[in-house]
Amino acid sequence: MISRFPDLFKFRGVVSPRNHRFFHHRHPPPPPTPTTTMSDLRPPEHQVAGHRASASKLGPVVDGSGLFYKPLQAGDRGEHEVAFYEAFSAHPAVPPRIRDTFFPRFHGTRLLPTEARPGEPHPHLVLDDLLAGLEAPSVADIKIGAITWPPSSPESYVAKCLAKDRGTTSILLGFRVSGVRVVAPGGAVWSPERPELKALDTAGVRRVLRRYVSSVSGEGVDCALAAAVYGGEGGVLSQLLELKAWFEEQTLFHFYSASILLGYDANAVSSTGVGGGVRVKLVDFAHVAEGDGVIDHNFLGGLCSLIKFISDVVSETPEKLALGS
Ligand SMILES: O=P(O)(O)O[C@@H]1[C@@H](OP(=O)(O)O)[C@H](OP(=O)(O)O)[C@H](O)[C@H](OP(=O)(O)O)[C@H]1OP(=O)(O)O
Ligand SMILES: Nc1ncnc2c1ncn2[C@@H]1O[C@H](COP(=O)(O)OP(=O)(O)O)[C@@H](O)[C@H]1O
Repeated sequence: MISRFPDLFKFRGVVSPRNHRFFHHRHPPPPPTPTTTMSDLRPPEHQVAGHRASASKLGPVVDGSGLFYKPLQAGDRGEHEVAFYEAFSAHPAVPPRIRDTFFPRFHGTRLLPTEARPGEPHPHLVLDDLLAGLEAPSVADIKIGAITWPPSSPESYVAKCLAKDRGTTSILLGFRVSGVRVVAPGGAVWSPERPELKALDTAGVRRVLRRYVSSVSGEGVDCALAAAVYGGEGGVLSQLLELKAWFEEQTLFHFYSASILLGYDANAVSSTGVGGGVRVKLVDFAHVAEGDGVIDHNFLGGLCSLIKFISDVVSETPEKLALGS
């Protein structure tokens, strides 16, 4: 049967991973302007997980314009992620509301200079910066799914991912917290190191989800922001439920290893809600597979589990602790 939808992986394996001309041909990005130099670009201050830009490694950068530049990853992953964004952005069966609410807008690719590879501009995905406009972003990256590897992966990659899925809460809970930063009143930032997050058990995950909506310094937990951030109209829960309704139906894509990124402005929480809104977005599509008419039960299961954990935080939070009550 000929699919009437774009072939998500039509580009897979067609080009060598470092063949930058391919990207020029497919959708010519604006060439790097003479004014785009390394000094215009910096690693995002609020990045909580994933590969980070350094003198020796590629990682995302921002330039303060409201855009987020993610370097195409090695192997076929980078082009795979581009192919996903192209297919997803134009897909007639993706509801515009879902696309606009839960995904970063994709603006094509762009060659940019990098510190890690001087003199060799590297192609980057150009995305909306999901935290743009937030003065004091409190952010959480939650990797969804009990398994994080697409079934077509080579055995060595399956083994590597499976070890991480087993060693973290992924298999047990259907998700793991990959990164978190919480800004306390006064500006102090609480952001556990990666090994600490990887070692979390179920009780630890509950504590981090409570800490994410606490208005305290250090390790304290008061859940004072739970009602404003997690609950209510436009809060995390209602957005996750809307996302879940789509995942109960959509059979186009399977989102292995994708994360839900939560963000709110810690300086803008009040009894009436959160100024600038609470952001609930999906990121990281390097391992998306075609759905082939099958529900993404791996993502859906993890999403249901996350919803239950967050509902518990809201329902366990005494009324008197809810901000403004
Ligand atoms: O490259 P590594 O070994 O640091 O692993 C990356 C992970 O870092 P970790 O070491 O688990 O903190 C990294 O994990 P976080 O997002 O940082 O939790 C990702 O899983 C990344 O996979 P992807 O290709 O971006 O989806 C992982 O990359 P791959 O395993 O896919 O190469
Ligand atoms: N569009 C975006 N806007 C703002 N921050 C983002 C965006 N995409 C990703 N991030 C930040 O970068 C981190 C890593 O992104 P991700 O796409 O998962 O990269 P990787 O493939 O290296 O894991 C996320 O945890 C988040 O902090």
